[in-house]
Amino acid sequence: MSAGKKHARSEGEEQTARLTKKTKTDEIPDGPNDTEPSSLKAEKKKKKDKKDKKDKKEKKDKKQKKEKSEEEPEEQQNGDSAEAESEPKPEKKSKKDKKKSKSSEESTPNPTDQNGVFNGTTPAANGAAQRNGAAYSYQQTSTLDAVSEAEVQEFLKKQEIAVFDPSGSKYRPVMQFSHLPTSTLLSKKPFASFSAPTPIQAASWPFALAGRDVIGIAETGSGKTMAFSLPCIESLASSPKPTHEKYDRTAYARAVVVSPTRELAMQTHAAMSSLAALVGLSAVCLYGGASKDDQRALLRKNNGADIIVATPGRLKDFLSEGAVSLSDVMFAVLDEADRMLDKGFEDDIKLILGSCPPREKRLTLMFTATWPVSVQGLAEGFMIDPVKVTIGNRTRAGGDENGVGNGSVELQANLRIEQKVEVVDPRGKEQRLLELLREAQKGSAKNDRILVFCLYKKEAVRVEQNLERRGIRVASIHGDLRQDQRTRSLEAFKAGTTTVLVATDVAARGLDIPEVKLVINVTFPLTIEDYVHRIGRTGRAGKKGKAITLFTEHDKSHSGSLVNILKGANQPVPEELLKFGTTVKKKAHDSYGAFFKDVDMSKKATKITFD
Ligand SMILES: Nc1ncnc2c1ncn2[C@@H]1O[C@H](COP(=O)(O)OP(=O)(O)OP(=O)(O)O)[C@@H](O)[C@H]1O
Repeated sequence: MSAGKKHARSEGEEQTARLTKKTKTDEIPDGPNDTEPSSLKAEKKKKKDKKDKKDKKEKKDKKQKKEKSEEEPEEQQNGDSAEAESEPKPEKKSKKDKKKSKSSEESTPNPTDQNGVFNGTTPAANGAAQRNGAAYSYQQTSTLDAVSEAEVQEFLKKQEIAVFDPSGSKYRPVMQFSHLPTSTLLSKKPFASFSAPTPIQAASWPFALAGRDVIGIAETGSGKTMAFSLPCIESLASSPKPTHEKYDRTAYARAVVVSPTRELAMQTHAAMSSLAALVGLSAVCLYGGASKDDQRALLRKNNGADIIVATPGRLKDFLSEGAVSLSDVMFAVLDEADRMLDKGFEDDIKLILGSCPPREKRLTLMFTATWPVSVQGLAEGFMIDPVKVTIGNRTRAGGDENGVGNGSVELQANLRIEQKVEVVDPRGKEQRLLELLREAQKGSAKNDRILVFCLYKKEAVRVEQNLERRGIRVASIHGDLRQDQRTRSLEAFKAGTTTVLVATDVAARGLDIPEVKLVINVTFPLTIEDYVHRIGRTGRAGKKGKAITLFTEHDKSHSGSLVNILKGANQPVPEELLKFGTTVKKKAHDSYGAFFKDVDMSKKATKITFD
């Protein structure tokens, strides 16, 4: 509780006490409580009974909610769910971070509490923003200055880039690596092997390098990891490291990246740590389901870590025991931001960002492929005048003819993925899956990698066993497996020793597995956003991909939003799917809130119309 709140409450309590006293003095003579008239006693008892009843009801509701969430499909339980069962998660914060969390973090955005550079009116076009001691001195290079405005506009249009900047600053996109100021990082791999920045990198790098908060929304597989990794590591490398007492064994991270699943945290860590090493920085990955002692040892070995990539539950554990402090953080990233901000993770994120310096003093970046309305307001409360960079034809919604959108975002699937929807009888799904796999792995395609998504953990187990019995090389990844089994399955699939991976939505977001040729949805996910993420495991880094979805009458509540996605990506819409209706329902879940996207049904596909 903040000091302010505590004060307010004690004042309120005092007032109640004063009122009670007044009533007492008005009605009865002074005296001890047991001399109170029976009417007052009865009134008190009534109040107490009412309170007890309320407490009991709250307890019961809490219990029911907990039981219900244990029955929920896998998607809502990923992240650190296994960890939650085995490791207590004290809510307590370390002393060091307690002070920090009293910052403005959880307050609603207030334009008057922002610092000079980011007050919504001052363009930050010359960089030099100061945040937590770090200077962000991005200056547009003369090479980029020399490019004609027409060429820049052509690029923005072609790549369907829209930038919405509330402070009105204008940075040109870095269309080539040579448009960026030279740096050690850029001269090395992987940048040296990429031919050009991807659109999300081109448009967001200048802002993040200049010290602006950024929300980056771009299709799956479009290079968002590097979009936040490069400015993060560049800014860390050019800022002095704060010093701490010699005997202090706390690991003070200067950047924190939070990911919704362990596998994604590990993958992001692998990418960032190799970049970080190029400039003498270190990164540690903290995730549930693995030994805390080992992770603690890693922190000690590196004498802390400049960058921590983590899943929320494990990070909270380390924070509460004081092994990690985020009080030096100058760069905070929420990867798969909409997932991190929905009801399942909201409290964890508040606690984690509340342990960092206040938003005025750090940079906050959020990247995602889907950006539902339900989390947008919440996101901006953690940031200072974020620049919103969106890629895709959805970006011009409500914007002007120059491609400058108004910040609203439509849900869109990766356009390089061929999407097919088959409406089937629910009882025939697994037989159809088998036929599809055999068809897809015929002849020379026998080693093609295929990702099969189920909704429930038990369903994934059953499907895997069925496929195994039919002689298919298959592994699985879901929350009922130990972390080492999950990791082994993923590695076997990446290496190609297993060609079919059956997964729940723990594998839906962010995983970058090269050469996944086909994604098959055996059961439709909980949300249309998850559908977009699932199919996004194919068609990555400019490649083509294919997704087949088995749709049954049980999924009919998703038909409208699926039709919209198919239309938006110029994909065929089967007649049988249209029969389920085209209304998009807005749904709010008891525990997870309104995670549905508001889709404008009056909108037609950009390139194709269906009659
Ligand atoms: N500039 C670039 N040129 C070519 N390839 C790139 C470039 N930047 C990143 N990549 C590659 O693109 C692939 C996909 O990138 P990444 O995993 O960051 O996608 P993403 O946008 O985060 O996807 P998702 O939304 O699924 O999380 C990676 O293999 C990465 O190495």
